[in-house]
Amino acid sequence: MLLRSILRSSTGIARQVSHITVRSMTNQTDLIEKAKKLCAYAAVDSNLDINKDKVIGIGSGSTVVYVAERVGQLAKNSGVVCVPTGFQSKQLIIENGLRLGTLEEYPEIDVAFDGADEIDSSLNCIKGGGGCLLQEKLVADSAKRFILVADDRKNTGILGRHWTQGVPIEVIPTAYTKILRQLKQIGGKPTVRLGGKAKAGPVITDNGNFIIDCDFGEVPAEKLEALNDKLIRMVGIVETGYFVGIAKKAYIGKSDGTVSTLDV
Ligand SMILES: O=C[C@H](O)[C@H](O)[C@H](O)COP(=O)(O)O
Repeated sequence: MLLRSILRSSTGIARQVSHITVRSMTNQTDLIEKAKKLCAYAAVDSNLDINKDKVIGIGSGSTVVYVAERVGQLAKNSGVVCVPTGFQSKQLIIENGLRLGTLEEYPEIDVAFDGADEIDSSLNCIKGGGGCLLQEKLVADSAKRFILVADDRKNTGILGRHWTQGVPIEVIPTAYTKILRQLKQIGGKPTVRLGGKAKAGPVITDNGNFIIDCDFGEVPAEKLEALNDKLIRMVGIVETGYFVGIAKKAYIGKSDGTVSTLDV
């Protein structure tokens, strides 16, 4: 009898605890989502001038969803053209009633907005968590102004601190074993990104390539360019997710409802 009532009350406590845990996780998720929306709206409001900016780059990821939403609200019928960085981004442009263009037609972009997986204090960043790095880098490189939007978790000051799964590297499929060996030789811990439950085998990028995630630990800003150059020189690597010296401004959304702006 006593045992049964102890069991009953402990089950009740466990249920209460898991209820509270789920609720606080939901609150946390809501706050992060709000932070993403805030920084995206702030970035667009402060950097998009629809009287001057005629070609806009729209990046990929969950934060950019709000960038596309805001650009749609401000520029839907203004005649601006949006250049996407991949499949998701193309869908966002269409869904928000914006005009789609390609990089072939518009090789010079006035302003581009994109998310990041991690940002350092010089505004270098890691991108490609969602597998879009090559097209994202093409758009970023073609933009006169490249603006980052991210929630506070990504702003760590040094690359490799928060984003510990490694820098995404896009490789030609036939070169992947050669590249895995070369990455190990320079001290990296590389793994081919697999599709998990969604696909038995490697993730294939929008360009038909594989992605290798390579952990180099924390990489200080002053060592980044040399490491990136070394990677780019490996035949078979198409691009890396290190975006070195491209962004000049970042909007960081915080869970307290504020946005901070970083410049270099
Ligand atoms: O490949 C994905 C892109 O680089 C994203 O911009 C990056 O992963 C950040 O995405 P999110 O805004 O979802 O954190």
